[in-house]
Amino acid sequence: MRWSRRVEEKNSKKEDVLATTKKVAVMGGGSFGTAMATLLARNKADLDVVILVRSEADAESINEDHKNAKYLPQYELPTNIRATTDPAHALPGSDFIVHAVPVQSSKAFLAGVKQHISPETPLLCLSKGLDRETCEMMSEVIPEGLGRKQPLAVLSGPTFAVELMQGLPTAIVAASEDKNLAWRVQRLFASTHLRVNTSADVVGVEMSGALKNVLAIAAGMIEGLSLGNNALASVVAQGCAEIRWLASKMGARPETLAGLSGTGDIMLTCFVNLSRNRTVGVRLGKGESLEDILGSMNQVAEGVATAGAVMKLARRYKVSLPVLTAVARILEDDLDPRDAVEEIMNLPQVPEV
Ligand SMILES: NC(=O)C1=CN([C@@H]2O[C@H](COP(=O)(O)OP(=O)(O)OC[C@H]3O[C@@H](n4cnc5c(N)ncnc54)[C@H](O)[C@@H]3O)[C@@H](O)[C@H]2O)C=CC1
Ligand SMILES: O=C(CO)COP(=O)(O)O
Repeated sequence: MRWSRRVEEKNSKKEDVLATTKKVAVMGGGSFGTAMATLLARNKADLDVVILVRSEADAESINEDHKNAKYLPQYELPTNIRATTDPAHALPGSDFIVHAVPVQSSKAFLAGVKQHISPETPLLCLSKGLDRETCEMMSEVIPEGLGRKQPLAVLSGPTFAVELMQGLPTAIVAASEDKNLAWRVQRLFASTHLRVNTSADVVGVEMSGALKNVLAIAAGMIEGLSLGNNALASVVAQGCAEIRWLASKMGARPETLAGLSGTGDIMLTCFVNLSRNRTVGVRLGKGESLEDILGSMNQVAEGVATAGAVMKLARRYKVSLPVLTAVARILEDDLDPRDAVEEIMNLPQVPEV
């Protein structure tokens, strides 16, 4: 990530993406789907932005009151955002379709709406996580759910929904194997409020976004156990190394892990109490049960399910991940948070790698 580097436009005749884009659909009317829909709608006043929501009440709140009453009630939505529960209404004719459904629901959801998605329409995935059962990344879940390959970009970075809604400066990575699609996504979303770096490292961007949520649960637990800042910094640094060890084995590039979707999002999510995943960790550290914590939340904490996939990947790639796997064991109720700390502190002393 080098914003200082001037990148000359090699081809000034490149498509004006925003000018040629007429309709964008967003699947998933939660906090992030709504936030990214809002950024798009603010970029172009006559852009038709349609959010596919689950309930008529959600649709009415957006269409009648221009608010997402369930997830972002304090924010006014642009009037060129509308909502529907009907995929046959939301999806056909879209120039881009944004995916913001939680990872564990995505495969079945996509199978249910695929007949309304043209094979040529680029899917832009915002969801961060790994399929708990198959360990698949979203770039694998999406073609599985649709039953076909689909033009795809994944977007990930330090991007709390509420700060996007406030128009606060933010940066994200748009990664795709299709360089031109990554560039088009950059042009679609970029504004004076949002910088969009392009990347070809889909694995690196996805694994960073997925594993940082698991690490955030660990960071929250340190806070919940009142173990101090030394411990917090040490656990996050160890977790960064574990993410690097696993993601590199899966083909991720080091510069990706050190960039916005890696270090950037790790710092945001591990150190800031706006994070749902970090909050789960804090409450676990304070002794609440996972059942009570999840039962009290109306939003997803993707790290909870992704932690189970990390356990399987650690075995598959034969890589030791003491912090990330401890989170999974704690979430499975196989390990107490305090015992996890003692276990990690008593591991053999090792060289820094
Ligand atoms: N909220 C944030 O600040 C950020 C969230 N993300 C990611 O965005 C993705 C979406 O998360 P949020 O919008 O934050 O979650 P959320 O919990 O705020 O909303 C989830 C949305 O998905 C819908 N949904 C759940 N199950 C569904 C199903 N089976 N079929 C259809 N819709 C379903 C819910 O009704 C809700 O509208 C997650 O992977 C998250 O990690 C990424 C960056 C920032
Ligand atoms: O991914 C996010 C910020 O980049 C949101 O984090 P949480 O899901 O932990 O709230």
